[in-house]
Amino acid sequence: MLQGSLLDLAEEVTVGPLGDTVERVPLSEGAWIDVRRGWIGGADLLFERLRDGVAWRAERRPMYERVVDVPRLLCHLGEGAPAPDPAVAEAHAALNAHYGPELGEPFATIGMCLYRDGRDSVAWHGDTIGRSRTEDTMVAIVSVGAARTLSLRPKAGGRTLRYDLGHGDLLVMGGSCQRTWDHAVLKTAKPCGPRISLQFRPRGVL
Ligand SMILES: O=C(O)CCC(=O)C(=O)O
Ligand SMILES: [Fe+2]
Repeated sequence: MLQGSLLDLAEEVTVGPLGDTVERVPLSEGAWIDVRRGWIGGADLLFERLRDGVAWRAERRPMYERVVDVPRLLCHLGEGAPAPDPAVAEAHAALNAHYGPELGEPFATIGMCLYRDGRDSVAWHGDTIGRSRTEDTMVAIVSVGAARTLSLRPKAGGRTLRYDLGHGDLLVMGGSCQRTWDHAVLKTAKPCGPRISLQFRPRGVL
């Protein structure tokens, strides 16, 4: 709490412009990412509202012969579910206004992850359950709270890209990125604070 308020004295959450503030980075094989640093103003305040207001769930999943804890807390909002915060509704609308023409459809669902500390993580994967297994699409990730590293690497092998994302940053994975690249938030031994990511996806992309 104290650390959050020292880092960011904002008393309200604001959604900045997109337009030409977004930097596109072409990747191999028709994949690309867009990066917009500090898109959400007062992001530490939004972090606190989401941390305290969202119905976070701990999940367990079968893994080989065992059932293991998923190393992060989750909440998934299906199409039409109310946004967890007015600022999230505003960000959702702004993403649809900016990306709608290029994407050809709206972002429909919001997945949320809470990484409590450096032991929480998501392993290497592409979001390939659903249409994204065969079609180009976009997944937009908004990060609030402390920065964690999102790593990206081509499935075919090659150099890993790393983006430290937190404090209101936006990163959008587009084109073939889910099919041809993998991404991960790897565990870290470095002390780090909690981070929440919001993933906006079109219908049928998981
Ligand atoms: O937290 C992130 O930035 C990535 C989350 C992710 O890759 C996923 O939920 O599919
Ligand atoms: Fe993912």
